[in-house]
Amino acid sequence: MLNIIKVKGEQLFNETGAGIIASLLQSNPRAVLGLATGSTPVGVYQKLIELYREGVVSFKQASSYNLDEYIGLSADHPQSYRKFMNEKLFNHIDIPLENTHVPSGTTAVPEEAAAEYNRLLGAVGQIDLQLLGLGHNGHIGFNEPGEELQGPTHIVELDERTRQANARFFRSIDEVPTHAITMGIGSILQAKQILLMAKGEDKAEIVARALKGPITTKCPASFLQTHPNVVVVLDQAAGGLV
Ligand SMILES: N[C@@H]1[C@@H](O)[C@H](O)[C@@H](COP(=O)(O)O)O[C@@H]1O
Repeated sequence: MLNIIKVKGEQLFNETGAGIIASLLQSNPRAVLGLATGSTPVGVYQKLIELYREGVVSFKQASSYNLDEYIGLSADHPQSYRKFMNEKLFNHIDIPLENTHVPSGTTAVPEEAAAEYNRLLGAVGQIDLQLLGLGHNGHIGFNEPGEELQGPTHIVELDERTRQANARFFRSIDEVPTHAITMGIGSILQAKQILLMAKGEDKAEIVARALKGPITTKCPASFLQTHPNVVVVLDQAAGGLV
């Protein structure tokens, strides 16, 4: 079931996302969080840091599992998702770093890193809340559109459009990795609750396809329609067509 919340302005967008995560932690301090990268959650993480500093929320007993990582980027590479998470959130809150998990992008055999992450996720049982952004082509995590989708964590070849979209964070497109490791659609849909967030007019069309269009592997996010508990937070521009 999709519960769509449209909000006005960046501040309310971030507050709404952070508020959902904070209230989960207040009722369940040991919550298992599924976290995402990309530009969409950055303001949400800033708000969570503020709430932590104000004493409203603590992450001391929480744990986290990130969706994805680039293949070939080490944890300390400026564009690695591990570095992103440390800088945008983990270094500023009280979550023990050993409770935070990001798939490894530098395991010699990437498929082994995927198998290891699946073992980890299997041991957790269920993620309490999975935060998601949305790619312009309908990807979630790095599950790219195609003829078929994979359930568990796996290695993907990145769509050219995805590489172009993410090139803004690198010196040139040649530096953008060609492959990534990502939680699969199956792992994502296993979460108790999903929080999908999108902002900006450039996301309006894909938001409509994901939420109201046919459920198809051509738009991986459309599978969210099959989940019993999805909260969608949109700003007015991204929500313009739904
Ligand atoms: N792998 C990430 C996704 O997890 C993210 O949701 C998406 C959208 O990014 P943004 O929030 O910057 O639009 O693209 C990236 O490639």
